[in-house]
Order: sequence, then C-alpha cells, then structure tokens
Amino acid sequence: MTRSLTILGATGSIGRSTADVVLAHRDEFRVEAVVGGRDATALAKVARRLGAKFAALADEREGEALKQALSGTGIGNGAGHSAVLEAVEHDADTVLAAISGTAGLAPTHAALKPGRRIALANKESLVCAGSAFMADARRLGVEIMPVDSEHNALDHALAAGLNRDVEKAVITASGGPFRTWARERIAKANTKEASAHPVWSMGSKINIDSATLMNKGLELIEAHHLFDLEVERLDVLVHPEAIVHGLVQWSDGAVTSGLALPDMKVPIANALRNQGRLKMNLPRLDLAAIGRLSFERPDEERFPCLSLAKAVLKAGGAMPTILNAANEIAVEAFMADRIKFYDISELVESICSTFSGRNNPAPATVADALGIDHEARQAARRLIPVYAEATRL
Ligand SMILES: NC(=O)C1=CN([C@@H]2O[C@H](COP(=O)(O)OP(=O)(O)OC[C@H]3O[C@@H](n4cnc5c(N)ncnc54)[C@H](OP(=O)(O)O)[C@@H]3O)[C@@H](O)[C@H]2O)C=CC1
Ligand SMILES: CC(=O)[C@@H](O)[C@H](O)COP(=O)(O)O
Ligand SMILES: [Mn+2]
Repeated sequence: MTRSLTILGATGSIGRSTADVVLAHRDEFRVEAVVGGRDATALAKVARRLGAKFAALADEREGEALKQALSGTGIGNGAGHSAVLEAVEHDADTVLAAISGTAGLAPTHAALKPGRRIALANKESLVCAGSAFMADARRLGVEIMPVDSEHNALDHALAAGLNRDVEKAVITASGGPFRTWARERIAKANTKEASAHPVWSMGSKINIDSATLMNKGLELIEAHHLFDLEVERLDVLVHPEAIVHGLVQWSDGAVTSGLALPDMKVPIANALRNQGRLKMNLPRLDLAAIGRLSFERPDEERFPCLSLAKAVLKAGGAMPTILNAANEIAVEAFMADRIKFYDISELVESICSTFSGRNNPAPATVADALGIDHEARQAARRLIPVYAEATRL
C-alpha cells in the first residue's frame, strides 16, 4: 500500500535526503505536497522529481517564478503563508518537517492532524514551544517520529525498556569544527571556518549551532520533550566519528545504543518506516575496518552555549523559547559577519539574564510561544549593534 507524504523544507539538506529515500522506494510513497522558503527553481525541481501534486513557497514575492517554473506540469502551486497552509492541508498521512529554524514551528504545528505521523527534523519547534506542541500532538493522536540522528537512535534504544528505568539518555556530539581549537583561536573564527562541519553536510544555521555546541543544547531540550526525560537524566558525550548517535544507560547498568554511519538517509528512512524497516542501499557500518571509536566530555568553557542551554532547560518556563530566539538572531548576525563567534553565546546569555527576572511560565499555546519568541528577538536585535560596534573597533 502506498503512503502519502508531504515534505516541509523540501529544498534543504534534510529535504534532499528525504527525496533520495522516497525515490529509492517509489512504489511505497506518493508525494502530496512540497514546501520551500524562497528558492522557486529548486522547489520546482524537487516537485517535478517527486511527482508532487502541489508546491508552496513561503516567500510570496517568488510566486510568479514558481508558477513559470512549473507551467505545463499540472503541479498545483502557490506562494505565501496561505499556500504553505494549503500544502499542509493536503491529505498526507505523514508530514516530514524540515524547515530550518523557528520559521518551521507554525507550519509544523498546522500539520498536526488526527492520525497523522510527523517525522520531525525541525528541532526548533520543540525548543520554542515543546510543551504546547507535544500536548497538541497527544490530544490529536499524532505520532512524532524524531529524524534528528541522536533522537532517532534514542527512540530505538528507549524501546528496549521503560522510561522509569532510564538512568541516563546520552546524545553524542561530533564536537564541531572547533573541537580541538584553543579558545583564543575560536574567538577569531570566521563564518567559513565555523561552517566547515567535520562530518555532516547540513544547512547553514545548524552548521553554526554545531560549531557553538548550541545544537547539542537544543537537542537536550528536544530530547526532554520527545522522551519526557528531565535534564538530570540527559547527557552529552563528544564522539568525533559520529557513529554512535545515542545511548541509554538503564537502572541495572546495561547500555543500549543506536549506531549507524553518519548519513541522514538512515534516520529519515527509519522515521518514514511503516511496518518493518525500509531497505536502503547504503554503505554498511564495518566496525572492524574502523577499528576504534573515541569519546570525550564536552568542554563547556570553550563552548558556553551548551551550559546556557542546560541552564534554561533546568529553569524551564519560557526560558528555552527565549534562548532559542536570541540564538537565531545571534547566528544570523554572525553569518552576516556583523558579530564575532563568542558574541553568539554572550548575546544569548545577556538576553536570557534580562528575561530571567520576569515571571516566565511555559507558553501554554504555540501562539503564546511565538509571542515570547517575537519579544526576545526584538530584544536580541537591539543588542546586535552594540556587539557589531565592538567588532569594528
Ligand atoms: N541537515 C541535517 O543533517 C540536520 C538537520 N536537522 C534540522 O532540520 C531542519 C532543517 O535543516 P537543514 O535541512 O539542514 O536546513 P537547510 O537550510 O538546508 O534547509 C532549510 C529548508 O527550509 C526552507 N525554509 C527556510 N525558511 C522557510 C520558511 N520561512 N518557510 C518555509 N520554508 C522555509 C528552505 O527553503 P529555501 O532553500 O528556499 O530557503 C529549505 O528547504 C533544522 O531544524 C535542523 O536543525 C536536524 C538534524 C540533522
Ligand atoms: C546529523 C545531526 O543529527 C546533526 O544534528 C548533528 O548532530 C550535527 O552535528 P553535531 O553533533 O556536531 O552537532
Ligand atoms: Mn542531531
């Protein structure tokens, strides 16, 4: 039986890997709709490649370009917020959510429909609005399948026991491009150096998050919401080879782990599976050929974003929403060469401390979360010129 699929963020790194998985199983998947941000040519290409029924671009200004690129194909299309929502309304039983950043929250939340499965790559949805999002998913009977490699591995490992018997759930980190760099050298790192991920080929925002280790912090918060584990039962282990993605240590001392070569097609295929696993024609893990795997503790002095994220997870309430918003603004400014590498963590810390004095209950709805996100972004944007000015001096 074929399954119907809609892909949010179809033109990105995860979107392209998803297309590869789907095309390797043409008989199993029917693509209903694809959604992109602003690249009309790329979206038209993936829509044709997958034989999608509908293509939507978030950027309204590119609607005409999309229309032209798809003329004569019979593929319905549109641009702007309403077109994205129309795509989400298409009758798909699985939605793969891979828009980058908090921009993914509203479309992914709109995709929660009774009985559907969401294959979730967009971790920022859970960092910004985890409690409200998961409560809505539960209420509507939506199954959330993690695509993020560590969470996908944990999902599999956690199936070996009960939540109450989990002593620690550990996600691994490659350590990013600056794992072996001294702090003084990291302080001068440019965007090209920060974007040169040692293992994974990913989009620009997550590349910078990996370099600061904020990605791991966001992933701790993501794991907390996905698996109902408090911060004390979550941990990070640096593992440069990125072969072991997640480990669960049980109350009897046994450890269950999820291993795979670092290729996102593996967790994507696992998240899209139905009964049994998909067959993927990918290189197999050969541990004898690899010989050795290495592990080390993360250095939170050189990578302060990790401790900031742990602190907001512990503080709870709206603090993760605030950290996530400040981080996005800081990463944008770093990528635009306006601020320096360690300005990212300093700016995030400054915004978190400004907001921490207030009463910050966890946002009860996604709309509340987006309101707090907006306020924190504005505050972060006001700080950018201060750091930018210092960079110019
Ligand atoms: N890449 C990876 O290996 C992994 C990624 N993830 C997570 O998956 C998500 C996607 O990452 P990745 O694929 O690397 O990112 P990319 O930057 O490669 O792709 C982002 C996608 O989102 C689209 N997009 C951007 N803004 C909007 C918007 N406002 N509305 C609709 N679509 C939009 C982009 O379209 P356009 O190109 O036209 O702008 C593109 O299709 C992130 O949340 C990331 O943290 C998680 C684990 C691994
Ligand atoms: C592939 C994936 O899941 C990414 O989130 C990956 O974890 C990023 O690499 P880091 O481990 O360096 O953050
Ligand atoms: Mn990950």
